[in-house]
Amino acid sequence: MKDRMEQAAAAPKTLVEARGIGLRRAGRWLVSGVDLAVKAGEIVTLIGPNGSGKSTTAKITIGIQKPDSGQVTRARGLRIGYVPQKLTIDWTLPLTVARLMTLTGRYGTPEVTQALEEVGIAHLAQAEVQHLSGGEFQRALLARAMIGKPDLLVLDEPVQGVDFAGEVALYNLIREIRDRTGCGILLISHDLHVVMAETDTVVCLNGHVCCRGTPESVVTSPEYLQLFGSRAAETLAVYRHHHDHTHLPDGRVQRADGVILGDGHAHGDHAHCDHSQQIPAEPQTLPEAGAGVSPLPEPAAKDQTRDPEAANAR
Ligand SMILES: Nc1ncnc2c1ncn2[C@@H]1O[C@H](COP(=O)(O)OP(=O)(O)OP(=O)(O)O)[C@@H](O)[C@H]1O
Repeated sequence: MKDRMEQAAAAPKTLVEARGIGLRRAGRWLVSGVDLAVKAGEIVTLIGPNGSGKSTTAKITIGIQKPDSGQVTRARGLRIGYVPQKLTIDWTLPLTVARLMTLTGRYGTPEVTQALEEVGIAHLAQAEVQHLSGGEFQRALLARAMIGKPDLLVLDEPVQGVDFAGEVALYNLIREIRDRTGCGILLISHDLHVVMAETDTVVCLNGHVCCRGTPESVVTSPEYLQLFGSRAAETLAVYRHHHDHTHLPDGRVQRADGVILGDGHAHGDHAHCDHSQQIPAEPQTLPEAGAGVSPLPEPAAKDQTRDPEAANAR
């Protein structure tokens, strides 16, 4: 009895659990039947093509969007740090990194300095955000998400606008944050094939959960090692699969045997995907821009989306 209680106490706490969640807009299920859970200290990575519902799933999971089906359970008092894919802000106004840190929360200079130190950009506190490189900008956003000491960190494409060396550094930083704080991380990857090696579970979305599993251990491909170096190989891993079904324009799924599955189906409704493939010749390019922080809905109207290309160019 005592052993069982000790085991239960030692087991990582489930921070958030989504069951069968779906969101329907304009007669179409953007996502449906998605199951997802993140425990303390765990890294869960969402992958999938553009428009496959990764951001939508993350937003439902943390409560920014209300699901039309399914339910989400969050741990009591859960603190969430969120870096959305797009930051909507008026970039025509000057904004220092230190000010960015306090836009949506009241934090004193020591807290701001500590958060910036933790992501390695304390020296940039008075720099203008517009002048940051892509990697520095993402670190600033990470610091902003971390300043509230979250239990769950949700990062929507945290390496966008960053070159591959920068990606490795950022993934290392994310791993360090997880190791140091024990927070759970829900990470959305812009890349279909490359995910953090430390990822515990990869969930592949395409409107629904196509497949999930642990990432394969790092690639041995000479091309890959040549491209990224052995350090990158220690950090990144490959996760590939083959779909055995087609997605119809209305969001339903047609299996290989021709059977069409209805709305809100779960993964078990269709056959499996093959995860046994090897090594991408070349990772994919980065998607559109932007980023931001806060579990609140992003501000609207005249704000502009930041262009990471522009940030990189500076
Ligand atoms: N509020 C909305 N109303 C209608 N359609 C929406 C809404 N939000 C998202 N969509 C659509 O839902 C689909 C999923 O969008 P989502 O941003 O979740 O995908 P994603 O996998 O994160 O894409 P990307 O990799 O391009 O960022 C897209 O086709 C998008 O156009």
